[in-house]
Amino acid sequence: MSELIDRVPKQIFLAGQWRDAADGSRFGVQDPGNERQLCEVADTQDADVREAIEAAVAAQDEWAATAPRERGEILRRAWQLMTDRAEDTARLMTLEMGKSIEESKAEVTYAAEFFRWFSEEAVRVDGRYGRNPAGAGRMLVSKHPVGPCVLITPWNFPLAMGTRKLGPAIAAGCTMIVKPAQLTPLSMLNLAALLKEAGLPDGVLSVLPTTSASRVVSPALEDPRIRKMSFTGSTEVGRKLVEQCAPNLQRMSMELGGNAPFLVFEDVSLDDAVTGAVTAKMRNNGESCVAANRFHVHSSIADEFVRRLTEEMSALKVGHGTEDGVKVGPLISADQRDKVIELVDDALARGARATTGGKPLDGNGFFYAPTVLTDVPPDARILREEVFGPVAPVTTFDTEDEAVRLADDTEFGLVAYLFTRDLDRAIRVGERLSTGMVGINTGLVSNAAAPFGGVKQSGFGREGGNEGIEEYLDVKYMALALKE
Ligand SMILES: O=CCCC(=O)O
Repeated sequence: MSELIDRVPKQIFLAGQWRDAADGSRFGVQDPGNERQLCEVADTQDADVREAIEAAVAAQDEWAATAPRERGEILRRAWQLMTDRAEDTARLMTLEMGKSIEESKAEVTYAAEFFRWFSEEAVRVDGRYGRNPAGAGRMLVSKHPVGPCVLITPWNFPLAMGTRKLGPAIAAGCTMIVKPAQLTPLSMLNLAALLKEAGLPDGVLSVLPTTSASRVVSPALEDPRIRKMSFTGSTEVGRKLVEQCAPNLQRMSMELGGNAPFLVFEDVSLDDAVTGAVTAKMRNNGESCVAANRFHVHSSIADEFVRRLTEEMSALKVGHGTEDGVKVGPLISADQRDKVIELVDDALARGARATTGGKPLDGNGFFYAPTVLTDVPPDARILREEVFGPVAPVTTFDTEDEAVRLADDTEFGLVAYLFTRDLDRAIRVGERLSTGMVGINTGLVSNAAAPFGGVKQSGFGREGGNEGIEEYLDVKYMALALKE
């Protein structure tokens, strides 16, 4: 294991070169499974940020002028390298983030897929040519890289949330400054090394690990030459970043918090619904913005659904992510576990009942038992706040209208899941729900080929799919007079 950590460069990746922080300062990275320090990483300082901004600006025009095929080939090689090294990359991720090896491997595949997808999109940026309505001239519409970008990535998917931003930025021809999460910088530093190996030219990318997000992000957003910011994280932080982008009107993509409802109608196959529920809840330890946050089940099948879900959840092996057979690793930090404890205790105090779990696990590491809560009252905080942990609160409904009302009774609008065998109802309800994404008879919507993103307080912009690259492109229209 320590060999894996030793291989990761623990410096700043500044415009293609590895460097210590300007003043030599470093910060510790912890293993959440045993609260031990794994290593130290360079802590970016003001002077480093200034250099990264200048480098991103200086490299922009030349990078934008490279052939799309060339950028696509870099992404394709990066996909291949990630795929070849999936095992080690997954182990590294488990060490710094905690999730099981199985989950980390799934993330590596998912992350690599964004590179493959955007390697194919790089050569498909289109435009149009047409007569103007008066017939007297022509209209030429083309797309161009938006310019240097600041990309801010979270700790929960330290690789995939990076490739989902870097992939389209590279495909479009934008230079990038990446600020990885303080808790999980290693996966991103590893990715920077891999991209260099895949042929990404020096100057195009800087990765700035830091203990102070504002030290990196604020000067970049205050600089009008930086033209785009993409953020995955909490709604609270997202709002502040929107304010920071206002003076220079940088383009923004905001992938923010969720509070996903999971609707189970009375006609389902309970086997399928419970399998989907476990996936939607427990992927990534429940530490995901698309994790099902609350289960609304038709009252005629609720008892049986709870019984089966309890059986499945209590059978999940909890432990250090690197151990064999472990399905649920530690949560990322003491703070994150405290939040889970607080929300579950609040629900229990208001009358909910835990049919399994309901408490943290003793010993080292930030472990919390997979939990099912039933009889959850409408005023329980857990129905309104994103729990980001392995807890499934269940409530009931009697009619389709009530199900939709409950599902939409939230400020968030990222994803909803619904299970029914009635196709008409699936489409009808799916279209009514106020979310950017809907999973129909599946607990997993994430896919590099699909537009991922939310509405309401879950943000705006789409990542992945054909839509993903558009976030990194500006549209130019040229009016052409024509003497006919
Ligand atoms: O946590 C946010 C993203 C999760 C995903 O892409 O599946």
